[in-house]
Amino acid sequence: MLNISKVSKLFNPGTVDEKTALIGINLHLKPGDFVTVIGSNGAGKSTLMNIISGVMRPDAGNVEIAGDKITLLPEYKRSKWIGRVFQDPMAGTAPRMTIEENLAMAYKRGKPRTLLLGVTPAKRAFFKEQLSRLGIGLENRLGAKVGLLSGGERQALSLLMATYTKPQILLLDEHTAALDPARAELITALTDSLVHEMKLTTLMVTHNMEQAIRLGNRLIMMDKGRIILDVNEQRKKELTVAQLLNEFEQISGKKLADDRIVLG
Ligand SMILES: Nc1ncnc2c1ncn2[C@@H]1O[C@H](COP(=O)(O)OP(=O)(O)OP(=O)(O)O)[C@@H](O)[C@H]1O
Repeated sequence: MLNISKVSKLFNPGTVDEKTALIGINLHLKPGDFVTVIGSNGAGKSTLMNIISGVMRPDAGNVEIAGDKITLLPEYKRSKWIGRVFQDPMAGTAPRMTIEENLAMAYKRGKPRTLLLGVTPAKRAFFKEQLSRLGIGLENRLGAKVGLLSGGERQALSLLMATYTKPQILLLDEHTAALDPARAELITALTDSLVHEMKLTTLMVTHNMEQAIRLGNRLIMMDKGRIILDVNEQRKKELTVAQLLNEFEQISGKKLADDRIVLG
């Protein structure tokens, strides 16, 4: 489903600010894979997500989604294949628009302009049904401005909007990190059920080690622009946070330096 081969990225080459973000990354995701991504600060996790979503181009290598080479395709042209939720609850939604208007916008993504109709009663009923899946009462607040929602409510809405059109790839970029523990857990549970229900191929960056082990069917660990550990489903089931941290130390020769780390 997602095929990343030999992807490298260097920032500010030839200057004192030169930074190697990714070095020859190879990553292949099968349809329905749910992969959690952890790593030290500056390991290249966000750069990898930005290259997949088309925010930036790699210096070398290729990105393919469902067999299509998309390496050079601009972000807006690949948005119909990719859903993304960011850490910042303000990032995924339009605050001055209502819940209903935001959903209508997400619904139109990747569709021909001839289908750009307003919110019909049938669509409203569909939106309500979708929102009720979140289980937080947003289905009764269709006309509320999104800017008035709490961070957790906005992330739930962002998640729904990102998965609405059943993207080929779902990118979750520390999407629970800015929430308090109870809300983070709610969004985590929602994520897990949406990903499984819709069989979405998902890449999730997290600083929560327990979550990285518990969710998904594969875990990758990054350091200094490389994937240094790739844990399969079976091994992940038996893995503990202590073992994971120990493994990082063994491979990289240093402790995991992550200023936002949550152990569980
Ligand atoms: N736009 C940019 N310009 C220059 N350097 C950058 C840019 N984006 C990232 N970098 C550098 O590339 C490296 C990888 O950064 P990236 O943000 O991908 O890491 P990360 O794993 O997401 O880190 P963190 O967990 O701290 O958010 C770092 O050294 C970073 O300073």
